[in-house]
Amino acid sequence: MQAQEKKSLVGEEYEVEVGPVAHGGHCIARTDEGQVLFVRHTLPGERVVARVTEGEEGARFLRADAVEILEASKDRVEAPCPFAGPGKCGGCDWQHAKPGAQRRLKGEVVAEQLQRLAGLTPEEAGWDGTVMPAEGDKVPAGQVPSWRTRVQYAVDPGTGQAGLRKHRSHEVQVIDRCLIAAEGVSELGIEQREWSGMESVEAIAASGSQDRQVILTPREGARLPIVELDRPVSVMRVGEKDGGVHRVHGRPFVRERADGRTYRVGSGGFWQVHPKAADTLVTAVMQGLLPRKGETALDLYCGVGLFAGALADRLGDEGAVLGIESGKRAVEDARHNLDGFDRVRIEQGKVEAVLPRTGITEVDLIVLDPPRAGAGRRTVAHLASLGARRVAYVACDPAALARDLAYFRDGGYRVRTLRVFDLFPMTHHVECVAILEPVKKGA
Ligand SMILES: C[S@@+](CC[C@H](N)C(=O)[O-])C[C@H]1O[C@@H](n2cnc3c(N)ncnc32)[C@H](O)[C@@H]1O
Repeated sequence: MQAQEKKSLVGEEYEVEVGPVAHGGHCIARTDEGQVLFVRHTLPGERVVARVTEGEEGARFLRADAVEILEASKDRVEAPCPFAGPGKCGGCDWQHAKPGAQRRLKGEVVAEQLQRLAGLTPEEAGWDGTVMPAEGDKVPAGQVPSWRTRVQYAVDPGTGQAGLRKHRSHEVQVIDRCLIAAEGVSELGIEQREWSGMESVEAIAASGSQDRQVILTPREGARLPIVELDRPVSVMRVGEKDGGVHRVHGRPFVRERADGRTYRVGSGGFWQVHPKAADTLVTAVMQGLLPRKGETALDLYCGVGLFAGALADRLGDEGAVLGIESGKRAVEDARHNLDGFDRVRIEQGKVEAVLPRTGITEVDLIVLDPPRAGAGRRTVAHLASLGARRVAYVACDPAALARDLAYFRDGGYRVRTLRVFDLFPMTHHVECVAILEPVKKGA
């Protein structure tokens, strides 16, 4: 017997009362029949017409866009970007919310994830519930923060024009300017020229130097264009066969600065996108760990060595830092960046594979800054067994953070403080720094 195809509900419209914000840049609503909707472009407390964009009859939930606002929230503003809104650019989630409201919504998401996945209240996590802007980030009221120092433009295959992908789609929203792109990126004028044959064009404007870079990803068999932009740039390309990033001309890296030190960041390597993010995070981590001269430390998922460098400076000649990073080029950069420190070692490989091989059985301090998936139960259990007096967990996903905090609790650690930063204004993304310490025996 053939399974009956479920009826698609895409295009159906429901008038709904919008409930709380959820993780992912949408709010939760229910149809009169009780069907759960994840609605974008709305705010809690609004009454809207929600049009289904994904989902079928009987699905656990449907995705929808608010296409008409019947009763608006007091937190609503006219989206400053003409490309934000239903069916348009998928880059920003909260263009239609006041900046203070955006931070409040992100705080509610972090609180909900901590409660649901780790059973922690804000008080138990040592968090006052606020979401702070990046340190020193002063954007005049009414202006859009232009913070993205790296923008990956998608190219419309028909016209060769640059744009950004629509939400959960391969379709390209052609734009003439991205309002949240840093000035250095906008100055390159990527949107003003044609990129026929390219799949995507990534523009990088270092905030720690004048370095500018463009990374081209050609479609199969396409020839690379001669890149003539409004400023000198180095050009890289993504290899069709190996997916690696290769030099076309200019330096194969950009130079960034944080904590008074210059870091070389090779193409394809990780560096925080907000110009104030690296310093904000280093400050939060160091204030939480309070490193002492002569201590030993781990910097896990260390990228080009941001926290390892900051730790090495503070631990002095008697201290020692081991960084672990899976990216080959990032490891080369980290070794180059921290060349002046005899007692810093960087190992290449996955933390879960390298850490057990090191044979380390104790350490004073740990920083971990994993990718979105988090560190996971096994790695956290291993870390908890090393007896560090403090652990700094830097997290770009509150759900993964909450899961890992629960594993740390199983390993005998408690959260001492949590700080939450809005390093991605206008989007739903948020960055957390949790400082953990062992639960005292008998406490
Ligand atoms: C969020 S970035 C943090 C980088 C660095 N801490 C910084 O702030 O610049 C995560 C890093 O982890 C690396 N990575 C991802 N999975 C890994 C794994 N299983 N083991 C080691 N490194 C990993 C990525 O290549 C990336 O450089």
